Amino acid sequence: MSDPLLLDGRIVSQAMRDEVKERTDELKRQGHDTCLATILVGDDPSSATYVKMKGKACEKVGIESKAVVLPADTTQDTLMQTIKELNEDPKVNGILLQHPIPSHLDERAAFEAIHPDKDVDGVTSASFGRTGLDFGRFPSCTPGAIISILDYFNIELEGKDVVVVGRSPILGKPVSLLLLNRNATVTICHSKTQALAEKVSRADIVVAAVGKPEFVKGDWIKEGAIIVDAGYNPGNVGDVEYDACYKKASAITPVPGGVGPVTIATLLKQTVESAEKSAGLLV
Ligand SMILES: Nc1nc(=O)c2c([nH]1)NC[C@@H]1CN(c3ccc(C(=O)N[C@@H](CCC(=O)O)C(=O)O)cc3)C=[N+]21
Repeated sequence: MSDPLLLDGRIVSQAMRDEVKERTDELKRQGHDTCLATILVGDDPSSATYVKMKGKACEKVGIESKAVVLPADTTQDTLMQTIKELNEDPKVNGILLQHPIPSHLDERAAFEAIHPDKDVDGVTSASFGRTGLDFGRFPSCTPGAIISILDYFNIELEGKDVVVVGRSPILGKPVSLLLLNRNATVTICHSKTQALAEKVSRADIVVAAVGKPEFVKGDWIKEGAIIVDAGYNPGNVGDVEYDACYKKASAITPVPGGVGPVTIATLLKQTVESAEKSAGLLV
């Protein structure tokens, strides 16, 4: 087979960032700043890196970032109070609580405390419900990014057999809903799925979202399938066995340079959208 089309996330991300910059500039002309608050709990080095990357990305497109760092032994009360203050701060347009947080804390309760209008990261049950109903904002960022990549490269979803491997609350489950909303036929596979390889081998499009390095094998893939790798394992290794999958695919996202950069661009886009809404430019 000929080489697959590389679904280059850096190109998609740049196009999205350029648009965000124009929108923050327009808001500024009208006297409105745009601000994203990030909350990092504890000292996990890769979470700290991601939060730093998000802060830098904000700066480049004219979004102010307000970084809140809480120690690893933070109490649930302190975390909830922090979120409450950011909900009430009129300068803050979006709130991102970096996942995962230390295990003594209740992450779901913390996510739920984020006001849905400021949930630019799409982690609340309100956002999840809206994603499912295809109504209002905001989908979680990585699922939104996956759809943006497929759209950018004009990949048709209607009627396609899509297999999503993984069912996490902010990735596998919501991306399945977004794909369903686009009239794909979606199969969601997970750790208890039987005959996984056989199911994946029927897919026109495979979305790998398991969080296990090189979990999806090349010999599971149908010749000519499209592969989206949403994995971000240590060492920049994705969730698919890249070289073997590359040989089978008609299109594939690389890691790095695929879904990751578009995830950040989606966060920026959703933040400016929230700012436009509070400035009265959107309903
Ligand atoms: N509440 C929450 N929302 C998230 O969206 C969220 C999160 N928690 N926790 C962690 C994951 C991870 N994540 C990534 C974002 C960008 C890259 C990215 O841009 N990666 C670069 C490589 C970066 C490098 O060089 O290390 C790339 O793929 O090209 C990766 C991973 C967002 N996450």
